[in-house]
Amino acid sequence: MSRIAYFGPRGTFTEQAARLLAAGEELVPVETVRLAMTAVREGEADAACVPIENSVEGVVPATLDALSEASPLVAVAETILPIHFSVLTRPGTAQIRTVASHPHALAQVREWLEANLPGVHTVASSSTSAAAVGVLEGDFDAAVCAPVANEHYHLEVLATEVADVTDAATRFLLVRRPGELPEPTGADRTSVVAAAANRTGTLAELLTELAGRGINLTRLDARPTRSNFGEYRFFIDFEGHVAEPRVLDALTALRRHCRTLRFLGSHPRADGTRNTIEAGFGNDDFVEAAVWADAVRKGDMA
Ligand SMILES: O=C(O)C(=O)C[C@]1(C(=O)O)C=C[C@@H](O)C=C1
Repeated sequence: MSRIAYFGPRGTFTEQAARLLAAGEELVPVETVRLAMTAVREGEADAACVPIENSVEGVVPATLDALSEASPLVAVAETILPIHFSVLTRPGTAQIRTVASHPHALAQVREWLEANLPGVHTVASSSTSAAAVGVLEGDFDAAVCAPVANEHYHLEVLATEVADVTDAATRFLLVRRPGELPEPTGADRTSVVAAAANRTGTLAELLTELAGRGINLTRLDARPTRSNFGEYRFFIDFEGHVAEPRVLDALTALRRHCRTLRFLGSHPRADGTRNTIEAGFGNDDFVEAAVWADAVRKGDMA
């Protein structure tokens, strides 16, 4: 049985995601996203399940930062969960003055809180289930949680299905130490983090290399390098798998433009969206062109 570290404590949305991505494996809650990945880097866990992006609040910065530091990890699978919250209190709470949750969660229930608990004081917690633990221990009056939280904490349910945006969703990754990659499926996502040289046009150059190979982007985020003010790392997700000639060709080109380029994995997309392949940009086109160029090089142009 594999050991899977997940962003905890028990009862997070990430636990729900880990149950799907690593069914039947030993699931181990870890206090922060970064420590979940450290457990994998240090060999204490075989993989980590972490949130990467939410359809309302965008990326999870802690995940991006932890993916770009220390030794490389690669994403081997993903899942997307619909996000509806439960609001939990201690039994017998007469008045709710404080509500705690993960900042991503609070941002997704702002309107609900204004309408249903006006004037309540919101407190950021390290995760949604850490807020539930805080309620249990008397630190806050209510927590905005994943429905699964109450399997563990047995609090009073004030509301369920809470979400300002009804079809909100979060994407989660399963990351491992580099090794064998999942097979390409035709509906894949490849991720890299690029530290480009700080000069005019480098981001445009990176994007042009992808566009010039007909590769569709699925996400682009920037995070500060933390060393030089104004310098950024670019997190780029795009369609396709590194086993495809056109994607490998693009990665090789990206490498030339970057001080460092970290490969973060190729894996099947949870939404099943097939890779976009425009005319002239298929893998066969890349293979045929390479065969032709090789013949030219060898003087064998018959
Ligand atoms: O705190 C949790 O339950 C998490 O799994 C984290 C997280 C996030 O980082 O976005 C996951 C889904 C929700 O959008 C709110 C919080």
